[in-house]
Amino acid sequence: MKPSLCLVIDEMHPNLPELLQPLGVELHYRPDLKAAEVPAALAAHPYDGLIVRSKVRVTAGLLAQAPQLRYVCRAGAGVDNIDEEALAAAGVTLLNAPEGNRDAVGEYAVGLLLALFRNIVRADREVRAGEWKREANRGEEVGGKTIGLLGYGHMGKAFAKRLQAFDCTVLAYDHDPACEANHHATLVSLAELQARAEVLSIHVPYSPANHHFVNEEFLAGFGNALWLLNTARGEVLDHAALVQRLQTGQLRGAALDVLENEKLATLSPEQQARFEYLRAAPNVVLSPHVGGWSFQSYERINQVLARKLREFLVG
Ligand SMILES: NC(=O)c1ccc[n+]([C@@H]2O[C@H](COP(=O)([O-])OP(=O)(O)OC[C@H]3O[C@@H](n4cnc5c(N)ncnc54)[C@H](O)[C@@H]3O)[C@@H](O)[C@H]2O)c1
Ligand SMILES: O=C(O)[C@H](O)COP(=O)(O)O
Repeated sequence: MKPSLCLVIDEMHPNLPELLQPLGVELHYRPDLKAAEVPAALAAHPYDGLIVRSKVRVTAGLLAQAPQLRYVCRAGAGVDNIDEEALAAAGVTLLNAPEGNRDAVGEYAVGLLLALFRNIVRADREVRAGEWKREANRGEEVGGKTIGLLGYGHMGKAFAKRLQAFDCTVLAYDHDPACEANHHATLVSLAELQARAEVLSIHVPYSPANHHFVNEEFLAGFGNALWLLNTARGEVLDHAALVQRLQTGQLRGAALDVLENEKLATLSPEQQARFEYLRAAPNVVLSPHVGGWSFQSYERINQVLARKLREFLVG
């Protein structure tokens, strides 16, 4: 195996060296780097590998700093911060690790669904405030509901698998005709998903083509007033349509692990107004992009990357 010199710019589980050292990979572990410092750091040594989470966008400009680069590892699932065309043009291989955090996301989506249906977060806040409101917290059961998954890849499948424990119908729409079906969900057309779903759970990646894919027109195509879950990326969902539909009751509630702008200190006035609505809404559950973050996934992501890197370096 050819030795490899690899720059790591984001924080990783400490199992990384013991997993990659047997592959002949020497790591320069620099999670301390600020985004603006990454290009110079990449140019400073003859790196043939780069391991990132989401600190930087990997663009043609960044790749130009390391003409000898052979691979980029995305320690996670989403590759929306990586210009895949630029990598292909530069002959650089991209490896990601959705197998490492799909179980975390699948479980978390169940948690969000239950929190939303049974008012768990709101009820907790009320009891802590000394309020004992039983009737206002009467909830919905998952049993009997039709859950619609938008995107049936690693994350959609992980959620569908866990929904088998509930007596519900799981439908999935995926635009890839080669999408592998399994018995955890029925693959349907978008029109059928829109006609039947009572809950819409977003599992498509962000890309320019998916920018605001779930918008007013898309949501208006549904036959039922929906509950909405988003554990994918905030930018897939048009938050203006989200807020407007929550305000009018056309959406029954929403659980959002991801937001249109997750840097809360940098919200535009419009984003701030929408955020103020969401944070005050009793039928909204919010979390800080932690669906894929568990102690287990933190370790497993590196194990998945090590397996894929072994195949790449040996093959
Ligand atoms: N909240 C978190 O912590 C967390 C963790 C992991 C992943 N994610 C997000 O989940 C996304 C999905 O991850 P994945 O591993 O399941 O990806 P994946 O590539 O395995 O699956 C995505 C599926 O969506 C389909 N798709 C894409 N655009 C579509 C569209 N417009 N209409 C219908 N189908 C479409 C694709 O064909 C694919 O099958 C990631 O890109 C990431 O943004 C979030
Ligand atoms: O895509 C993912 O794996 C998750 O959204 C986590 O992303 P992060 O590593 O950028 O936190």
